[in-house]
Amino acid sequence: MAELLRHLLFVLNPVSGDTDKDELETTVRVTCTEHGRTAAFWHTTGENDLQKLTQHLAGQPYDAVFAVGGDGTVKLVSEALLTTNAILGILPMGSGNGLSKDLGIPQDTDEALELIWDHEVRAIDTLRLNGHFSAHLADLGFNALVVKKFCDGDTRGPGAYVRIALAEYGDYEPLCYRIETDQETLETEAFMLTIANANTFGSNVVINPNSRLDDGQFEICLVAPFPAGAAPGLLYRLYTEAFDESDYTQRLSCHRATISVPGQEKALVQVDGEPLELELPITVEISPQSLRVLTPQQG
Ligand SMILES: Nc1ncnc2c1ncn2[C@@H]1O[C@H](COP(=O)(O)OP(=O)(O)OP(=O)(O)O)[C@@H](O)[C@H]1O
Repeated sequence: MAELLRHLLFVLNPVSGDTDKDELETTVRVTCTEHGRTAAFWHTTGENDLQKLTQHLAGQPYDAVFAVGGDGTVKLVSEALLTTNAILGILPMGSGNGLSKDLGIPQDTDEALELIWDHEVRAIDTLRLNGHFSAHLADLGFNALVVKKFCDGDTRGPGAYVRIALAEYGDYEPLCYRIETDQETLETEAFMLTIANANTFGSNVVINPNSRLDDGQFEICLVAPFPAGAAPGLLYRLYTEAFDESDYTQRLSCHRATISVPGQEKALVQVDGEPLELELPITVEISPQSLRVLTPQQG
């Protein structure tokens, strides 16, 4: 059932998705006023945003806080909301918007705004990797390297990501990972290792098909090193929700995991699109149904 959300905050990332958001505040304000809601705005700066937003939220009784940006902005707002009673809303405005797609949130702004008065509230799981918050997907290996180079570069958008991936693929040396979960232990070489609370990357690659965001467990999705000739078949499966049908893939479901790389003390990890260098081993913990999100009504 829909909750009455009167006081709304919109956390706006001015640079996400390389889109101009000048008109957006007016659109949001007008829509909210027409429906008897108040809208406040808070702009991210890229510097200490989590600390500043957490402080701002502590003094304000917002009913819902919308992340207006991409997955990085959703991560920021989600983490800041953990200490409040407010519900997360998402206006997808990034280059990928993975979590919003997994939740079935409309990508069109006007339709996404309708969730203010016509919605279902879902409580979803969240993860911590050595204490770092993740609501969507985190990984080690090839994709983490590409995300790091993408973030270090000054060109955004899917084209830049593909260019970097193609340039890095030839020289990439896969690592060996030791994975201990509450279910099993595995030591294996991998091209990439994804720690998945959700299903789909912003690029529409479905790394973790048919898994739920609120089932109290997460998946470790492994892509083994593969010859260049196998790339088209593998990519086809990744884009058609057929991850498990490749000879190069494997998935583990668990409630807790520790990941190490024998011989290494640190690893590059991307967490919801943000590159981080984490100490090894990495401990992954889940907080079941810890984040309330506005989603479209089901059925
Ligand atoms: N005012 C700002 N100036 C520069 N960088 C900013 C600013 N506000 C936020 N950022 C940076 O934006 C990044 C988050 O962007 P976000 O993920 O929301 O969009 P995106 O990268 O375009 O989309 P997606 O993650 O969906 O591909 C963070 O690294 C954050 O530090």
